[in-house]
Amino acid sequence: MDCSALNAEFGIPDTLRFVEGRGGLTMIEIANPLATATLTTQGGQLLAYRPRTARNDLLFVGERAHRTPGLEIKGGVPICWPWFGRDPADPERVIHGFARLFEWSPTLCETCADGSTRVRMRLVSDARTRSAWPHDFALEVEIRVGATLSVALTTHNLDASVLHVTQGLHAYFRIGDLARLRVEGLDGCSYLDYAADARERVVVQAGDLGVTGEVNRIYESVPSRLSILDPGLGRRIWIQGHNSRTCVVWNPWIESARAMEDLDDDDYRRFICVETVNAASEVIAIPPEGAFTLAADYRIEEL
Ligand SMILES: O=P(O)(O)OC[C@H]1O[C@@H](O)[C@H](O)[C@@H](O)[C@@H]1O
Repeated sequence: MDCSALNAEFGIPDTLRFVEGRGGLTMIEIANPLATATLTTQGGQLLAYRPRTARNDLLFVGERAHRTPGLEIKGGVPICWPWFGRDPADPERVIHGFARLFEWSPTLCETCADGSTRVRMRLVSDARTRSAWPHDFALEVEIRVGATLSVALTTHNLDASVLHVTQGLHAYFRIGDLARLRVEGLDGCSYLDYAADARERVVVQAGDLGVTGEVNRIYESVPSRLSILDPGLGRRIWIQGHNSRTCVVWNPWIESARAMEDLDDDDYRRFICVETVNAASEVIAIPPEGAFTLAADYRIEEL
């Protein structure tokens, strides 16, 4: 994308600018009195967010993550859409849908009354998306960067038939100490276990979740508010989901991390994904002319 044209239309002096990043990706850099953040127009993806009061960034992006237009970027908050995980209609297709692989168009960048910065980007169906998924839609993400962070993903159905989607805000949270980490709020929720040796068993969570091996789970009927206690970075991350009853918790652990070309062998110690999703049995049906918004608010509490 042409950054000077984007800056002329959407730039905000001293606060928001478009720059060409590594590999030619178009980046949006935000620095306001409340926080800093980095987004890319590929996939409408947030890559970094740090409130001025926080010691560390909220998010993890691996050094080996792809920075090539058209390849998924492992880190930040990838948008998984219109299917989450494997496409039920064709398991051979790309995992987590195509939305994160395409260029999105900025439609709004503005400063809000409280000093936060709001960015909207859109992906609208065209010949390329129709060859991947034969439906008409407009997908919009709104990211608000302030003392807290909000990400809202809205699907507008422009098709003549009902759209069925699964989707997710696949947040990669930066962490300091995997051994002492706890995911809080899932006690009593049942989950489908997709870890390599688990064979999709259904299990009920007892107490908080600690990570002592590969974790790859879809939790069902989750409360809207979850948290991650990370004594390593001395903080708790609060996640407030909206319109989501399922949550994916993922850490690849040693072997799976080694097998991923876009992760360092040690990266599994540096992040945990706690994903606000509509997945498994939570398939969203959107009628013609209808819309559906999946959203999450994130807050860092320094301890
Ligand atoms: O596509 P990415 O960003 O590499 O993430 C892959 C992982 O995403 C998680 O959501 C899945 O539960 C894992 O099974 C999968 O391996």
